[in-house]
Amino acid sequence: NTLKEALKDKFLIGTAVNTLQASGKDKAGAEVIREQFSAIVAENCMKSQEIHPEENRYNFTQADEFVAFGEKNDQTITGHTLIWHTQLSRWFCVDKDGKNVSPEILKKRMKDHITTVVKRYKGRIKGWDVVNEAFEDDGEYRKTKFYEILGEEYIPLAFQYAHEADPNAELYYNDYSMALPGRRAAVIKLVKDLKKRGIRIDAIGMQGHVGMDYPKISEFEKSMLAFAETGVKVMITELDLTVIPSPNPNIGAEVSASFEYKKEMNPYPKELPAEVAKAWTARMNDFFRLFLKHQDIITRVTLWGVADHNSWRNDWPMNGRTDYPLLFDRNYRPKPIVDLIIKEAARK
Ligand SMILES: OC[C@H]1CNC[C@@H](O)[C@@H]1O[C@@H]1O[C@H](CO)[C@@H](O[C@@H]2O[C@H](CO)[C@@H](O[C@@H]3O[C@H](CO)[C@@H](O)[C@H](O)[C@H]3O)[C@H](O)[C@H]2O)[C@H](O)[C@H]1O
Repeated sequence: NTLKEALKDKFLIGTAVNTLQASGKDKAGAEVIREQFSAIVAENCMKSQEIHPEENRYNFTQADEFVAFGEKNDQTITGHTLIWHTQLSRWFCVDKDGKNVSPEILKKRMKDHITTVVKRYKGRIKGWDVVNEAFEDDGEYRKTKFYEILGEEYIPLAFQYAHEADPNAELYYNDYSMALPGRRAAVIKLVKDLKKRGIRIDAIGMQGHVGMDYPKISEFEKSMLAFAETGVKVMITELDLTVIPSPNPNIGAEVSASFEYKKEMNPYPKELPAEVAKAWTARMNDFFRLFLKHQDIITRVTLWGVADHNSWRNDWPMNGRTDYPLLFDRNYRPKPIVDLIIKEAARK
């Protein structure tokens, strides 16, 4: 009667873990993670800004604690993430005057970072999100510092460095809004190019930060099948389902600061109306039905957090909102969706 048990013959069921849970300070959270999930990923402590704050200084304290937590619970551990343009320490791509470093220096820094981090957890981490969010919605390369300095080559280099550091580790490309045709096509081309060059890639991670009306399940399914056709595994890596409106980024500062607008953007500060909760449960169940339908290609489904109060969605893009995007409530009690998923799994 747990997610882990019910899904053990289907796919890994995972969650993002924060430092309070991994350290055991959040006992209730740590207990639900141990009991319900067969896989974990660090929400923040393995990102370059957190783990490599200065060129000659690494901070492995929280990452070591996180990996030990997963091993104690006999869970499959994923490393997130080696090369990403966000939560990236400033020193990584620019010199003291703020100028882009040379391609040679960046290659050396990427190699040092990836080799040091991957080697430290060699044989303990099943797979790594080697590169995260490298494409725009339309499929164009995101103009990150990595791309500015090394062009498209920074991605194959990152995968090569990771493979050299731990030849047995699985290597993943991870991105969001993967149901969009432009990004879908770009990722398929990337996988084919890497494979043609004999560079190891094992899976594509579809983050799955979805809403009540986006994306269409049929478009999400199309991407899952298209990615599987390239011969790699497909994983859902950061699943959450928001029920609160997405603020319009083009709204003026005056309006966005207004009480009315804030109220509109935070419609359920206390609790979720029953009919909204029912619609949310049905939508999340539709996604899990899709994953169970394709359990032959889906090897892992990871939620981006355990309980609603853990979610980044409460503070993005506006701070202090109340969202309900995950499977457990703010008291770490399972929501009705948990029982539904367990029943669906028994049927499949
Ligand atoms: O944005 C959601 C997903 C999208 N895909 C990639 C995935 O990695 C990303 O996860 C989110 O990535 C976000 C950053 O982009 C994370 O948010 C950061 O989370 C960090 C750790 O808690 C925060 O850093 C802390 O900030 C505190 C005060 O601001 C400081 O006191 C702390 O020292 C600092 O660690 C950052 O401000 C905050 O921006 C979210 O927790 C995390 O859930």
